[in-house]
Amino acid sequence: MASTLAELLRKARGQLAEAGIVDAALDARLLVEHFSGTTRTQAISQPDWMIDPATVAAVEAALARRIAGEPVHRILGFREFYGLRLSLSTETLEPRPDTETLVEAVLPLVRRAAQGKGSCRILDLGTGTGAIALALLSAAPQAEATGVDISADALATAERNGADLGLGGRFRALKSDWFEKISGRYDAIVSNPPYIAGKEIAALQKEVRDFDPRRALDGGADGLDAYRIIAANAAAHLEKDGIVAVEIGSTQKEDVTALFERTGFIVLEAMRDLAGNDRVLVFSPV
Ligand SMILES: C[S@@+](CC[C@H](N)C(=O)[O-])C[C@H]1O[C@@H](n2cnc3c(N)ncnc32)[C@H](O)[C@@H]1O
Repeated sequence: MASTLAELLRKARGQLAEAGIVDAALDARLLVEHFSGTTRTQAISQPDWMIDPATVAAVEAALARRIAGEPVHRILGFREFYGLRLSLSTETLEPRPDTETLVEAVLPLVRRAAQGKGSCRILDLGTGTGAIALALLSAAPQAEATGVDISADALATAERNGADLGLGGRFRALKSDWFEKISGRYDAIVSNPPYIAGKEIAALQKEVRDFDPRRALDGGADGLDAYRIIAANAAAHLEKDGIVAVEIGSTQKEDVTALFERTGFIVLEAMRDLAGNDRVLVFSPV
């Protein structure tokens, strides 16, 4: 049945709230706007705008998916990260705002390297949608990045995101098991690796556990497997004055620091996210 825009928004909000969705109003607005092609301004200035039955049905199908637990950005098929619109696919993690802390920690170092040498080579291990690498490239025009992932699906999405953002010329997607296929040296090695301890995955929020790919979450028995590999191999792939920056789980600062210290690194910087949790460690070789 056709509906006015105001009525559709009201119904969508009501259905999501009744189902206990925390951000019911925001999710309703995002889904209605996306599937009806309307804007927030239109909802205010043209509340009686008629939405055709096919569009109403598409919104209703999207609401049913949200009520079943699918995260709103998976339904939309994209998420904003560092001001960039990134497409998602089955095997990509939804990039999180916390990861912007990593971009902000690394950007001054990337810019400094680029100014000093005229370029800066970045290696993003476990690139997913390409979020970290593409955010850095968007803010540092002289930088270039290689995004590594073990998932071909994620790499195809990262490559498409790079092209859509006009950054494809400076972004290379490479299928590799961490450093396996990496040769050469980089000015910055960055990573938001899987860092949830295997036994903790079952207790994650349904939205994360059932919709983010397991490979993007599972950090092995203690959550630290990927950090061990990065700490052991990074030095062989770093330029002189190069840095390694990793996102960490909020309780992992000491353990990850110890792993890197054991392989010849010191902490340059430790940063918290907006919620005040330990989130990023930047290392340099001693
Ligand atoms: C937590 S996600 C991070 C994605 C993205 N960098 C971000 O911050 O949104 C971790 C990524 O590591 C990738 N990954 C898991 N195991 C890997 C491996 N052995 N080698 C390379 N990448 C791997 C996953 O496919 C996933 O894309």
